[in-house]
Amino acid sequence: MRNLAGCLFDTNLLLMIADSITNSAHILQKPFAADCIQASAIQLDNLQTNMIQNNSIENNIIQTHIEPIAAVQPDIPRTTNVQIENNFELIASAIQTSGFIILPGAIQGKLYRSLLRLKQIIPAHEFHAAGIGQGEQQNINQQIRGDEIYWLNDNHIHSRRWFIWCESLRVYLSRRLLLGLTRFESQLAFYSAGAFYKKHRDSFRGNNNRLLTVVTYLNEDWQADDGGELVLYPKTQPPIYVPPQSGTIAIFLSEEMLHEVRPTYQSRYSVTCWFRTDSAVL
Ligand SMILES: O=C(O)CCC(=O)C(=O)O
Ligand SMILES: [Fe+2]
Repeated sequence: MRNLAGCLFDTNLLLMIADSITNSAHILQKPFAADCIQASAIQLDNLQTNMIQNNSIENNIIQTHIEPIAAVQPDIPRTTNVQIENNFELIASAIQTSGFIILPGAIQGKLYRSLLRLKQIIPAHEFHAAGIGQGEQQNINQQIRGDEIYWLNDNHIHSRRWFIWCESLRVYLSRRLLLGLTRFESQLAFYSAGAFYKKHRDSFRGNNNRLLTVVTYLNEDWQADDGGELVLYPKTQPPIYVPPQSGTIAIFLSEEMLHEVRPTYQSRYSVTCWFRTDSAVL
């Protein structure tokens, strides 16, 4: 039985956000600044080569992504609240219009380094085989998913940065799209070579409490032949292949979006955050 309570967001973090613009300003430090245009363009190229032919979808993703990059002035020393809100607005409008968005290179700076540290400091024995289903019905089936997971909480400096970012996004999206997002839970997942996660949805049948999935990746120098792509299957569009390259974020509606993780040929780390609409499990 996983400990959801350990993943709950507490009011202290809300206060931290409110109290400290300095703290929140680094959350999305220069996420779309000029120095990441190049990297993003390369990642988008990779994305394109891996995608099934459909120019309109590819253009859609690229357009949605490139616009705000070009709009940011390179000499702005650090991310302002306005910039953070612009990026959150980009996510909100994409979720509203298409139910998903892929943002290569979106997680950078201190936030990204904190997530990398987390991956390094959590000992292997603290990860456990991921289950399928929920609560009592949860069981482990390696034919469906082979990853190992570690539930995150906010009691470490490195996870706290991520939790602040997730909480800021939760508050923004919930208000902007009237989603009633009450809380989130987050896990670090490790896929060893050969592991995969077959097609699934993140919201369990008869229980639509997980509304939005946010996944980011911690895999530097991911190569096209390393496998491990996240594949999204939008209902009305061809599949979208997302290489699990460092800093990429994929956001989609948990109940709607069928998706899978293709077999990986390298160690693969992802951090997932689910925004929920139910109240806390105590
Ligand atoms: O790691 C990923 O790309 C997605 C993982 C996933 O779908 C899940 O944990 O539900
Ligand atoms: Fe999933």
